[in-house]
Amino acid sequence: MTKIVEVLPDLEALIDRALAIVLDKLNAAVTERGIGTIALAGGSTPKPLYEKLAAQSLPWDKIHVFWGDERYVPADHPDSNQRMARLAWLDRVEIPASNVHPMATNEADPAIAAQTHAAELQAFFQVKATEFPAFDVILLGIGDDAHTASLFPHTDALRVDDRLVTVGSKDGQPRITFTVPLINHAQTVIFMVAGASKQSALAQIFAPVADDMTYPSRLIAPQGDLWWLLDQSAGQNFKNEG
Ligand SMILES: O=C1O[C@H](COP(=O)(O)O)[C@@H](O)[C@H](O)[C@H]1O
Repeated sequence: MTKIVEVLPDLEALIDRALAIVLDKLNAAVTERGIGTIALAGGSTPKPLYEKLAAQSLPWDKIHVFWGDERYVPADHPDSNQRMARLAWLDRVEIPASNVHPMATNEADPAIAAQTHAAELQAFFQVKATEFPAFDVILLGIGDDAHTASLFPHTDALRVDDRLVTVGSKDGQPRITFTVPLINHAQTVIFMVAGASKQSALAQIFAPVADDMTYPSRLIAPQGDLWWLLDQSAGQNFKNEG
């Protein structure tokens, strides 16, 4: 793993840096393999990135978009991660519908939805049930509680290591989430972290010793590049490294 930490002056600079890395990695993947794969973060931080991606001229027919986690709400619900990315980006570009791979949230049992999405990933990447595919890019955020994707502190999802996708839990409400080993097989993981409310979580995530179950973002250590892009408010106690 190559870890790079960059503290950017503000959110706009952070988003511009993330955009540059995403474009570089997706274009390189398309050049090398004819296809680029990205998994999106939800929440509020990446929305301006998605709006900027909507203005780019990528080879959309060669880009495949997934989500790293999803709230267990209908696709048109205001909390839906899919909805946010569609409105900000995907509905505004000529990407084929078959290149967009949301997590379904309409099963009565979220475990079935997780299994279904895992099967879709296995079929798409042509991997066996025991293998983990390597996304070109996985975007992540963190919560004030140091969760990432829908891997929340002290939940069973943190220990799942035999599947691609599992059921997370926030305050007793189900979520669908990539597992730690799936995220860690990525070529590039980009954390985007903005705002002073993330300072104490970051301190624990970067601490030499702390409990991974309490601060789940500590579990992320991809085989490829790990980018931590922090705005000045979040990263005022950090220096650029890597
Ligand atoms: O619930 C979620 O929160 C995190 C962080 O969101 P933010 O609003 O603080 O940017 C996000 O990364 C995750 O995908 C989402 O489901």
